[in-house]
Amino acid sequence: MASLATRSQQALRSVSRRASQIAARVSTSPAQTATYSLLARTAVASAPRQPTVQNVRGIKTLDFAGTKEVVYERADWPLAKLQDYFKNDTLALIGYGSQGHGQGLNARDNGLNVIVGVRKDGESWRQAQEDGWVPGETLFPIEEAINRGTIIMNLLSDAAQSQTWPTVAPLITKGKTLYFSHGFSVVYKEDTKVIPPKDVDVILVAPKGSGRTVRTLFKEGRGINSSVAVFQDVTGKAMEKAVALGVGVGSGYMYETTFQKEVYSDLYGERGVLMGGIQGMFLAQYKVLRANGHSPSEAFNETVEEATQSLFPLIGAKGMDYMYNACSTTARRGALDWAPIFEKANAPIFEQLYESVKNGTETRKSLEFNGRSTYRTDLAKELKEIDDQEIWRAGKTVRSLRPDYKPE
Ligand SMILES: NC(=O)C1=CN([C@@H]2O[C@H](COP(=O)(O)OP(=O)(O)OC[C@H]3O[C@@H](n4cnc5c(N)ncnc54)[C@H](OP(=O)(O)O)[C@@H]3O)[C@@H](O)[C@H]2O)C=CC1
Ligand SMILES: CC[C@](O)(C(C)=O)C(=O)O
Ligand SMILES: [Mg+2]
Ligand SMILES: [Mg+2]
Repeated sequence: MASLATRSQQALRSVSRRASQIAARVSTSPAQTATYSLLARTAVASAPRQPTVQNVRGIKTLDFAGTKEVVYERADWPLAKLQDYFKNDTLALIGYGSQGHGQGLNARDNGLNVIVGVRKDGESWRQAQEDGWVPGETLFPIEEAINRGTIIMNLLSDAAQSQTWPTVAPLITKGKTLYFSHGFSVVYKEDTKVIPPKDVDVILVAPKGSGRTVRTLFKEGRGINSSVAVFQDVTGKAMEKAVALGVGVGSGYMYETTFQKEVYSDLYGERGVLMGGIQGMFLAQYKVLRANGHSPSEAFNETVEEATQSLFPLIGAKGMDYMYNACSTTARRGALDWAPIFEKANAPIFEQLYESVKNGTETRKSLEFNGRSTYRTDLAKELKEIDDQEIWRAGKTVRSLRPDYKPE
């Protein structure tokens, strides 16, 4: 356990050293060196254009395209300091879905005292045991885990947070800390009825990525970007605690926000470009290719495989213009012409989506659907329908030809 964390620290130090070497080649001022170090450790491969670091220790105010924002970093929380900070705490992680898995295992590997609370004999109980949580020692029914914990990390599904609140709320006693990974429950309180007790700190660490990625990035010695926020600060230490927990669960950099901004942007993004939007775009493009006589493999390769295996990673590494420059002048000309057309066509849909998030429509739909006792099978049925679509069946064969293919 400790060795993994030590390896993480070593990896960070090595990237920092590399960053200093790069900085030495391209600049001479200490501020620039610090800037390069910070960005390199975020694994941004390209040289920054002109970011500015206001403070080089502790909180950093960085210039994001002309707007100054606060960022916290893992480097300020070496493992020994982190473990000392939480030496008297028990992190009671309630719920063991994607985030419970990622955050729980990372915090455990960081040497923190973590227990898991889920309903007994459900799917999560089984999965938690598979990951080495032991009934009666580190795995408990929800209420018992909350009673044993000092920091209550509510990682139940957002619908379940609302459903269980009447039994959970009285257990969140003075001195405990209430932690969420989404602003959902407290922001939409009219619908969820989640109103935290007045005498506890209420904080948020929302990893900006799947719990699976929270885990893999941690194991690679990197860290996920997370949003951090404070809803209620009783002790005066709420933000510090949020940042320390963010590090504990595997964040590399933490961006300050509010509960409301986090939940609005998150619900919007996942329904938009991150999931719903991209799924719709892929399918629409694929169907037109098929309707015009292209084979399934050609339609899939030109729509999904090239996007995920070649072009999107280029955007991720060094930005949109870098991806453009890596493509033919023919492609560049055409894509530059069509981008504004897509933007114009999509803008009203994004406006409609944001409004639906803001007025609580998305929240109410989620509470109703995911609050059903059949939520797992109902979701699985719809996902099976996607899996059965020709585009994704074709994709399986395309992926099976990859040299590193492992049966799915
Ligand atoms: N998934 C992700 O990567 C991200 C999630 N988040 C946020 O993190 C939180 C957790 O999300 P995620 O990890 O995806 O978990 P899920 O939304 O998949 O929720 C799963 C957990 O909720 C439990 N649960 C569901 N219904 C009930 C119920 N009625 N009573 C008791 N337990 C129930 C499940 O237990 P059981 O197996 O017994 O049904 C399981 O442990 C949410 O606030 C989410 O918005 C934030 C960032 C990314
Ligand atoms: C994009 C989906 C997400 O918001 C996430 C992985 O960040 C979620 O709720 O799972
Ligand atoms: Mg989300
Ligand atoms: Mg998200």
